[in-house]
Amino acid sequence: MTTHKKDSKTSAPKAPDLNEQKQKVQKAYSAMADLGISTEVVKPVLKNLLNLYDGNWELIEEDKYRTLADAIFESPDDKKSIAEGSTSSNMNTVIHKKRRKIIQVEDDMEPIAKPTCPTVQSDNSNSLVKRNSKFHNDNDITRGTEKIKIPLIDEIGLEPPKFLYIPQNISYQEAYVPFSTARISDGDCCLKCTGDCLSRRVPCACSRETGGEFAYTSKGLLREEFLDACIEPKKHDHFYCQDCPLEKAKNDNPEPCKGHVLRKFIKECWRKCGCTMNCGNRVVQRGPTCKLQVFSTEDKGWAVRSTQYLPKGSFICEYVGEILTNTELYERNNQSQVNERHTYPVLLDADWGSEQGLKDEEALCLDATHFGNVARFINHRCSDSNLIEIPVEMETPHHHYYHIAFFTKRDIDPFEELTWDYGIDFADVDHPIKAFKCQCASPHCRDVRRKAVAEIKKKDSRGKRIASGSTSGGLNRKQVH
Ligand SMILES: C[S@@+](CC[C@H](N)C(=O)[O-])C[C@H]1O[C@@H](n2cnc3c(N)ncnc32)[C@H](O)[C@@H]1O
Repeated sequence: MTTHKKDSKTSAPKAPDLNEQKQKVQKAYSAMADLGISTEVVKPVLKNLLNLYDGNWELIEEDKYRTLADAIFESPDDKKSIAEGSTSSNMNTVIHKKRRKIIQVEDDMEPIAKPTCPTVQSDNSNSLVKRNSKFHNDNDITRGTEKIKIPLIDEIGLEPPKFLYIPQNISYQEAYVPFSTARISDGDCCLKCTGDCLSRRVPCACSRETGGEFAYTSKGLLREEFLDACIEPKKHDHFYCQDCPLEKAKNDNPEPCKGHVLRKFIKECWRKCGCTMNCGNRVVQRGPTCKLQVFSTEDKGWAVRSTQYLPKGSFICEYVGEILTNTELYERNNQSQVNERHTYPVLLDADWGSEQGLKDEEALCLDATHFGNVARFINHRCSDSNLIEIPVEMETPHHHYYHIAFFTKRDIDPFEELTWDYGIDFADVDHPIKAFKCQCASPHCRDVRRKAVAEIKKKDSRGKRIASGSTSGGLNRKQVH
C-alpha cells in the first residue's frame, strides 16, 4: 500500500499530551453524536484516521470534522450500522438525511458571503432560483426545448435540481458576444455550397480550420485522428498569457500564468453557408440526439448516462450556460454560499494567449449554475473520464467566444455514467471555487485527501474480513497492498 504522506502544510504538529488527546477524542465523539452517529461507529474510523495522519488532529478537526464524517459514511459497514441504529428501514434515506445534516451544520457555522455590489444584488437568476424549487417536468427536464426528452431518474430521494433548462448559451449581463454577417468573411464560410459539404469531392472553406478535412465522418462521429489529437495534447501545446485573468481572479498578487492548453477547434458550417441543416458539418448545432438520462447517485448528486451504446467520437451535448465576464464570475463566486453545490464554470480561454492585456471584463466563461442544459449534470472524473470537451467555432471566426461540446473518448456501454475531467487542481487552495472532495474512484484520482480516506476504507474492510475468518475469496489482491 502506498501510504499518503502529507505536504508541509499538513505535516504532523507536536503531538497533544494524553489529557489533550482525551479531550480531542471526546470532542470528535460529541460532534459526531450531534449528527446521530454513535461512539462505537466513530471509534474505529477515528483510530484509523489518526494512524493515517500520524496523529495530526488538524486534518481531522478542520471543516467541522468533515474528513471524519466522510470516512464514516464511506465505510459500507458503518453505513450499515448507522442505518441499523435508526428507526427507518431505508438505509439510503437515513444516509441522505445525515448528509444533509452535515451540510446544515456547516451552513450554520460558516459565515455566508454577503453581496458586495448593486450588480450582484440585482442578479435575477439567483432570486429566480431561490423562489422556485422545481422548474421542470421529471419526464423531460428540457421542457420541450430539445429534440429529445431527458428524464430525471431519482432512486434515492435527492433534492430536485434548481435551475432553468436552456438549450443555447445566453449572455448574463455584461458579456459582449459580437456576431454578425460582416464578421464572417467569405473565406470563413461556404456561401456557394449546396446540400451536404461532407459529400463534396473537394472540401469547402469550412474544413480549413481542421486542416482541409472535416472533423466529422459521414456517420456523424468525430474523425478518430482528430479526436485522438484532442485527447492527447502534447506538452508543448500550451500557451502562457502575460496577464492571466484566471490568476488575477485568485488574489491581489497574481502569480504567473500556469498555462492553457492550445485547443484544436471544430468548425461547423453556419448561417452564412449555403449548405442545408442536414449537412454533415453541422453536428453540435443540431443539439443532442442520443438517449440521455439524469440520475441520482449516492456520493456525487445528480449524474448523466445514456441508455444506448455510444461509439467513440459520438457527440453528447454542448455545455450550455450563461456567458459571464471574468468579473461577473468573480462576483458570483463571492456571493455564493459556502458549500453551495457549484456547476463548474468553463473558461473560454482558447484565445487568451493572442489577446494582449486582456481585461477582466473581456475574458469570458460559461456558467450553468442557474441556467444551463443537461451538461450541468455531468460529473468530474480525474484523467480517465469517458468524455472530452472540444471547442467549436460557429458564428464567431475569432475565438474570443465559442461553443464547448462533449464527445465520447471511447466506446461507452448503456447506463455507464458519463464523466469529464474538469481539470481541477485539487491542491490549488487559492482557486476562486473551492474544490469538492473527489469521489471519482479513478485510479488516477488527483484528490490526495480523498485517496487517503479510500485507503482507510480498504484497510478497514481487510481487517474486518480477517477478523471474521474470511478467506481472500472475492478479494482483489491488488487492493490490499
Ligand atoms: C457540474 S456539477 C455536476 C452535477 C452535480 N452532481 C449535481 O448534482 O448537480 C458539479 C458538482 O457535482 C459534484 N461532483 C461532480 N463530480 C464529482 C466528483 N468526482 N466527486 C464528488 N462530487 C462531484 C460536486 O458537488 C460539484 O460541485
